[in-house]
Formats: sequence, C-alpha cells, structure tokens
Amino acid sequence: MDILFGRNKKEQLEPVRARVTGKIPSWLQGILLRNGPGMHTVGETKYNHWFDGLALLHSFTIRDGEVYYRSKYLRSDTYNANIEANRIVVSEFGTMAYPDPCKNIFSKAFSYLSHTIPDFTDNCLINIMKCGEDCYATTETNYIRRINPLTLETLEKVDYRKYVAVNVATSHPHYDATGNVLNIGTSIVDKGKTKYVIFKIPATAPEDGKKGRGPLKHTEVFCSIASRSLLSPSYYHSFGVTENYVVFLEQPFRMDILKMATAYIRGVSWASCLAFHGEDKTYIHVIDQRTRKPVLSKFYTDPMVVFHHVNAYEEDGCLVFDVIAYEDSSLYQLFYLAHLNEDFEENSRLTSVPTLKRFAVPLHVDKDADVGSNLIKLASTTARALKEKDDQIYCQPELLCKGLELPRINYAYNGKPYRYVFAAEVQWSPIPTKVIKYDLLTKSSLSWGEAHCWPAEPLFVPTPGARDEDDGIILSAIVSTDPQKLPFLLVLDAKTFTELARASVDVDMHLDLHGLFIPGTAWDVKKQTPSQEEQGRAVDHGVAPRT
Ligand SMILES: CC1=C(/C=C/C(C)=C/C=C/C(C)=C/C=O)C(C)(C)CCC1
Ligand SMILES: [Fe+2]
Repeated sequence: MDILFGRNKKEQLEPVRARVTGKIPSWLQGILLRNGPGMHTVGETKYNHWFDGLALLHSFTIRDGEVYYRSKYLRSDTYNANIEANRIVVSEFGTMAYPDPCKNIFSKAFSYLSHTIPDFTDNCLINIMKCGEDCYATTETNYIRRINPLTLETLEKVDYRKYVAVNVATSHPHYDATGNVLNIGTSIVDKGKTKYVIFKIPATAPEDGKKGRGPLKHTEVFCSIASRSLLSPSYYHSFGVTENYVVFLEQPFRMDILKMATAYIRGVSWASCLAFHGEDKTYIHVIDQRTRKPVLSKFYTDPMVVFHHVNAYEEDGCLVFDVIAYEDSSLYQLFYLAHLNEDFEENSRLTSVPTLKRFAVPLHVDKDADVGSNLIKLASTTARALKEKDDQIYCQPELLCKGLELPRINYAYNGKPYRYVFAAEVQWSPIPTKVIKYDLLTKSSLSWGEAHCWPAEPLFVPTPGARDEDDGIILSAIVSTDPQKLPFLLVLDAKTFTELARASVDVDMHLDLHGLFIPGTAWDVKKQTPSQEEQGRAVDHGVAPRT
C-alpha cells in the first residue's frame, strides 16, 4: 500500500498527452481539476496521517478527444517552509511539528508558550473551490490558496478571518445557480461565544476588474448558530442545502478547544483533540434561507459521524436529506499511515461501514400532534420524525445503502428531488475499489471495477442540453497497485455505466480527494496556458461552478 499512500509523488510540470483508448465524447471539453495529498515525507521526517500530506494539484485537460495531464505541488507557505528546512516544520491534522529545535528547557518553555494560540496550516489539500472567476485550493483551516487552474500555479494566500470570523471552515461549499458560494465555519470563543457561521461569497463583486479586489471582500454572514458548547464545538466536513433551507448537523464528534490550546505543549496532534461522544445526540439544525434564521423546532437523531452530505430537498412540507453516516469516528483512525502499511487488509477494517441514510424533518410542526406520533407522511421514505414530550423531535432515518463514500450527484439537482448518487464503493476497508451509481428510486446499483484499480471520487458532467438526470458522463482518476498498469482517467457513460474511454498517462499519479470540472474550450491545450486573447473568455467559461 506504500505505493498508494506512503511514497512521495513526483510532480508532472509539463503537460503530458495521454494514450486514449475508446472514444471521448466530442462535447466533453474542459479541465478536470483535483486535489489531494502527494508528499508524506520531508527529509528524514514523516507525517503520521494521510490527510497531512502536502497538497498535490493535478488536472486533465480534455479537448477534441485528447487528454493532457499535469500536476504540481501547491507552493503553500507550509510547503515552502518544509522544503527550505528539509523537514516538517508546520503542524497538520495528525502531526504536530516543532519549528525551532530548542536546546534547553528555558528556550523550550518560551517556544511552547508562543505557540499556545496556533496559526494553522495553509496546506490546502482537500478540494478546489470556485469564487466567481477565481479558483482556490481548500482545506479546513482559516486559509485558502488561490491557484491558476490552467497552469496549477500557486497564487495568494487568503485568510478567511479577514472577511468573516471563522477559525475553521469546510472544504465542501455549495453554489447557487449564479455561482454564489455558501459555506460554513466555526468561530471559536470569539467575544466569549462559539458559533457556527454560515457565510456567503458572491460570484461577482461590484468592483470586479480592479486588481486585487475579488468577491471574497464581499463575504457576508448569512446566519450564525450558537454552539451547544463553548469549548467543544462539533467537527463537521460538509452540510446540505435545499432551495429554501440549509441543514447543518451538530454531531457529537467534537473538537476540544482546551486540548487544542495545550496540544503543542503536550506534544500531541490536532487529531488527538477530536473525540466522538457516543453518549450524546446529533442535533439537526435547519435554517430558513428567507429569514436567515434557524427554524424553531428542535430536531435530533442518534449519535453518528457524517463527513459527506449527499443532497437535500423539500417534499410536501418536509426537508429530506441524505448523508453518508458512520457509527463512530473510526474512519479518521484508519488513515494513520502506520495502518496503511503492508498489513493493510488486516489493519484497515472499518468498525462501522459508511451507510447512506435518508432523514426527513417536518418543516411545519403541528403543535397539537400527539406525543409519539410520526410527523412524516411521505410515501417516498420510511424515515420518521417522532414528536416527544418536551417538544423535541426525534428523527429516525431510512437506511438506503451500505458501503459507499465520496458521493457526487448531478449538481443541477443539488437542493432538489433527485434519483442518482455516484460514489466510490468501500466495504470494510476505507479504500475504494469500485465506482458505483446508486438509484434511490429502484434501490439498485451499477458499478465499474477492475483488478488492482483504486478509483477516485467520481464526478458527473452533464451532456449539453441533457434531459435526464443521468444524461452525461462520469470522470474518475484511477490509480493502480500493479506497477505494470498505468494510471488513467476513466470516462463512463453515466446512464449505463459502460466504459466509453480511458486516457492512460505514464506519470506518478496520487490517489486524490476532491475536485471539480471546469467546462470550456477557450485555452491553448498544448501549452495549457490561456492564449492572450482568449484568457478573458476562458475565465468566463470557467465560472460555471456546477461540477
Ligand atoms: C489542520 C487542522 C485541521 C485539519 C483537518 C483536515 C485536514 C481534515 C481532513 C478531512 C478529510 C480529508 C476528510 C475526508 O472525508 C482541523 C481538524 C480542521 C483543525 C485543526 C487544524
Ligand atoms: Fe470531503
């Protein structure tokens, strides 16, 4: 497994043309841009966790049936400092780093104290976000890094805190039809309060065009939700939206702020400050986008850990939302590199399988409803919401499908009733072996898999003028544990899940996390740099955030 996880990947700075077998649809033109950890060793030092790895951006430019691949490490401050020192000097999720090797106890104490309030990493390895015309590499700290999507160059470092008071924020923002971004972060013990802050970044800013003034400057707070606890807010990785609501899960997987404040002194990682509290509830917050306030009813469900929301929608006075849920936080445990070694099969058994669950909450609660009655009358789901004595509503999900992660949908259906989930199939081990299409209506699935192949998150691209939800193709970057087999970009027909084409490249490709597709043709593929006259247009084409 070292081939997939431990070994540092070589960047491919010059675009390399892929060998295409099969036929890539001629309408499929654009850049698949993805992000993930690529380097886990610097000099003699090693990261502990797969999520710590230095961000490696890669892209597949598809034009006229041809594919060009390139990759480049994000030149974050973290990357530069590590490379300069030839060792890990910035702390990541699972690795606490000590920048100054202190020689005596006094200087040690001084150095410790100056790190009590840590500055987080800008190693943005999780996803790519579109903000108007700009593209950012993202992680879950307060930093994002602007990048050039064509050349993969690293541009300015942006501190969310300049625009909105958040210390951490998700890597899974949502986009509305015009490209406005909605995201959520946590403001930790700010003026004596800890709260979850939903914020909006407009797709266009009034002074667009003036250098250095992007949409981020116009970020506004959409709504804040007080954390149930000042010193242990929830950890979360994504959230859901419908046409009129936002759904946020305050789950009992929590960050211990006091532990975090002393982590450096104690020589432990941030990850060790996160804990699952199986005795607590999961609170379901529903925010009305029209009033920008949480609805008054109090919804909760059993303790669970959710990383990925799949989709959410409104149906007959109810809000329905689908998530991939776990019974504990063992997923994060499994990605310690020590577990991902030769005894991988043995070591990497998940203690809880990721399960696609559907929840339904009533948007208007009848005050006179009997205690114990089910407030969900939808024919489409067995999910229930039971009224309790103290006006709380207990939500019991419908179990839809086990063994899938990294879900994607046709984003045109985000927030709306939908039928298909595209995902990576994972069973008792966290590593995907198949790409699947799960049909929520028939509860059946189609899949693609091949020996020694490890697929990345599958991404849906709609056919121009698509009528059906699954009119389109699936793109997934496939890496292999067989040294004889080259990595490739897989192109599947999203309807039938038959392979349309694969584009193999003789490069050192990494298993990545998330990304997006930027449709358009307005750039010079061979050079993969925008030609001067088309640069402006390339950006225009590129803003469509629907991925
Ligand atoms: C550095 C750092 C963090 C990083 C978390 C990361 C990098 C999480 C990655 C999660 C992934 C990839 C999940 C996939 O399902 C925290 C805990 C937010 C806060 C403290 C500092
Ligand atoms: Fe994710």
